[in-house]
Amino acid sequence: MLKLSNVSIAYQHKVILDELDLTAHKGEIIGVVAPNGTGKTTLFNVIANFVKPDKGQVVFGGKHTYRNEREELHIHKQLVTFPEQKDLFEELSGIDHLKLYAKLWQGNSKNVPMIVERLQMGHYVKRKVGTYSLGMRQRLCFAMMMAADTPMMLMDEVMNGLDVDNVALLSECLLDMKSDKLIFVASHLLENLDLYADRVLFLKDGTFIHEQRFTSQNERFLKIEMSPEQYTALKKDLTLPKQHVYVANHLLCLPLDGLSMEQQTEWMEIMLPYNEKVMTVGPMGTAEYYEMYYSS
Ligand SMILES: Nc1ncnc2c1ncn2[C@@H]1O[C@H](COP(=O)(O)OP(=O)(O)OP(=O)(O)O)[C@@H](O)[C@H]1O
Repeated sequence: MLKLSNVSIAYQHKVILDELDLTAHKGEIIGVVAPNGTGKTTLFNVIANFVKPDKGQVVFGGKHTYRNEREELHIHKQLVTFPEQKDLFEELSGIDHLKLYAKLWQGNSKNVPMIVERLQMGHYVKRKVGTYSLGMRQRLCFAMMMAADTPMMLMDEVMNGLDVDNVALLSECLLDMKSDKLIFVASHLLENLDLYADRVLFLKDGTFIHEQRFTSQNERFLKIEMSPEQYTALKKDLTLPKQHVYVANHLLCLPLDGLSMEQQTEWMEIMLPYNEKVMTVGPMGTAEYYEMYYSS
């Protein structure tokens, strides 16, 4: 459905995207993570043609690219980006915004009442946006994307400023919507991504340095909180498996796949004396990979 090939862009000689490739399909929610200022928004801007890459191509459905206005219009009918709060009209109501987005993309607003109910906005949606809190605005922006109901959605910092209940609500909505859509979510709420993303892409130095897929076959690790001193001492005492990772100077992850039950139990017994805080078994999550790639 979407293919980026060899996409590069630089601002004032600072390379932001560097020969980046990506293939993505309908039915996927793809998380994009990286520290502030790395290029997540730039990537979305390139996909939406808000900025032109210096090099490379963005192709939709195997044939559509931004080669002329007609093509751009066709692509933009299939794609909605997360509205920025500053672009909301303070004098209009939430319902006006929803109807606007629904009509622009769908030609009618028959789904708007269902969206208002799903996002529990009924008590405020008829008021002017100027009276909304940050979280209310954010929910409205999300609801506007739902109203557009396009096959592709680019969500930048969609959970910003939301309380725990609203993060959970929007996460559920993402899962409800995903079967017939391709949804990108750039987010700093790393553990939240593990709940709904099919894969998470880690952007660094202009390219994706890691892709974390969430499947039942994900590699399992024995994870032990451990100080750097303990880790150094441990390495002197015994040979750790070659594929182990020590994340951000605090978490040792030992791969368990391929080991017999006896071998797994043996490792747990060896690690018990080191387990000052906590020892768990499971796949590495987005937060752990993030620490691995970005903590200094
Ligand atoms: N129009 C522009 N002109 C010059 N530099 C820009 C422009 N847009 C973005 N940049 C620079 O490109 C880099 C990447 O910015 P971008 O907004 O894509 O990062 P991000 O990963 O989305 O960050 P955040 O998590 O803070 O939203 C930053 O250094 C930013 O200053």
